[in-house]
Amino acid sequence: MARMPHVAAIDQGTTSSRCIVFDADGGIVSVARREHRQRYPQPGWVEHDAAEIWADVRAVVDEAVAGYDIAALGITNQRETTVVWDRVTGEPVHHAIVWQDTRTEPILRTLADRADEIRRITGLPLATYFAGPKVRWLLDHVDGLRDRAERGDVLFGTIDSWLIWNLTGRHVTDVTNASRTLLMDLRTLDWSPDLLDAMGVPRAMLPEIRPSAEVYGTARGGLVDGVPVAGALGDQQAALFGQACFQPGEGKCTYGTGSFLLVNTGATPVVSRHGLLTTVGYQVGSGAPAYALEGAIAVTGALVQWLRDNLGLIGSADEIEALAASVDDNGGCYIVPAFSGLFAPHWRGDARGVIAGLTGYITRAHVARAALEASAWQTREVVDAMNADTDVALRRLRVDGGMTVNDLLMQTLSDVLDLPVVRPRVTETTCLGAAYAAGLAVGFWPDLDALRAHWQADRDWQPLVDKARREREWAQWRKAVSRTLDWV
Ligand SMILES: Nc1ncnc2c1ncn2[C@@H]1O[C@H](COP(=O)(O)OP(=O)(O)O)[C@@H](O)[C@H]1O
Ligand SMILES: O=P(O)(O)OC[C@H](O)CO
Repeated sequence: MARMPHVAAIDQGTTSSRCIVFDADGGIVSVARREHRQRYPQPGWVEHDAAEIWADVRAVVDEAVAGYDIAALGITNQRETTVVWDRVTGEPVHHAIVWQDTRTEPILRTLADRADEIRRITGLPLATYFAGPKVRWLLDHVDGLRDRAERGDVLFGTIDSWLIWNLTGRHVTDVTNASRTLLMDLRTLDWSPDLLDAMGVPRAMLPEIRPSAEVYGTARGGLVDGVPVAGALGDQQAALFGQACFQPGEGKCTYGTGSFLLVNTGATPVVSRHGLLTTVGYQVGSGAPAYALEGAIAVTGALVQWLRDNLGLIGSADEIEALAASVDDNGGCYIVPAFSGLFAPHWRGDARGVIAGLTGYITRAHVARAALEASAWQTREVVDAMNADTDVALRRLRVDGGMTVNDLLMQTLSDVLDLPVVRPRVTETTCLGAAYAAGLAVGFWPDLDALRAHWQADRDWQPLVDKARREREWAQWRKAVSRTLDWV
């Protein structure tokens, strides 16, 4: 009997690498996952070993696809994380600098007088988050690297590019990932010569920018040998795509290590006046791109990990729900996890985390509750900014990601936002979005309408708290945020 074809996607995330195989209805048939090591060489610095990541990806792909006939392979990835490697040997010249890393603050200060122009071209504020300044740091700090880069002997890529190069030998990046570098012109969808000059990054080391859904090349080696590598999107854009947010005004928030709320704004970029990012949502083939506004929050699930790993308050992430539910409220305690400064809508690299409102009454349960609420309050900050920037008010929030198994968090979110929150049946929307892109590129799925038909709700939550309580606590949260500023 002929085997039914499937589509596979790699999700190379901040903490782990996954590969998931999907059937023609977008259902999950196989999953493999590996965690990689986080390296913190100095306070504020975060690194990954790109060679370890590639080895993990190879392993999870072979584990997940064994026994399946794979029509196409898609890639989605932690964005902004920066790799530079030798064109001949494929050896990374340094550990990858991760998106959360703040070491490029001094580089940004030298560009401060061009911040408005840079925002106009790229849609992004000057922040340590993005890839361009990380490349510049490597060029400044790795011996002889600038000369090698100018000769084209070393290559730069975000993780999508690193994986596609290893899989197919082609040096390309997709447009959603490129839009996170501070080097791409949002309107031309190409590298901006002015910004390459300003950032001091040689053109010779950069990948070619391609659409999110097209055949980039053919995978070599392992069980996917010969399979077309046919889609790539940054993980948050992939989740937008996987949640079928194809119409302007449709949006989602993904709750993982950090949280990222993206709303599709259609064919023209909307430049934010309230601290949101303008980014490319996706581009299918040579069609027009769909742009998105994004509220990027650096720390949400990472705070739960920190309570587990650094404080030992819980033994595993899922223990936080019962602990937080053992008290009725936060007892007046607020945690603002500004571990990498504050991202949207504040963009304050000088902020550091606080636990505010401590009294003798506060127990570990209140701290756990405050940690969950921090995700909800930070979401409210970006939803308010989104409402201020656009006419399209969100009527409900689609959610996904590892934290959304937490029903208490989902209810809190609905209470804090005063909006219905809806979780889809397939919460692995990041991988699903990359699979969709790859499947579209090879004709496995015909069009966006076919993909939209797959989306199904699992559960939704309605707001339950009264307005007076919501607004009282919101005022306390904002006061706690003000305490994080001007710290470094
Ligand atoms: N039950 C839970 N409640 C709250 N947070 C959780 C729960 N389970 C996992 N998490 C958090 O979710 C994150 C993992 O989600 P995931 O989507 O896999 O993240 P990423 O893609 O960023 O690696 C971790 O930061 C973890 O602390
Ligand atoms: O790997 P995640 O899910 O933490 O996502 C990271 C984001 O892409 C950073 O911009």
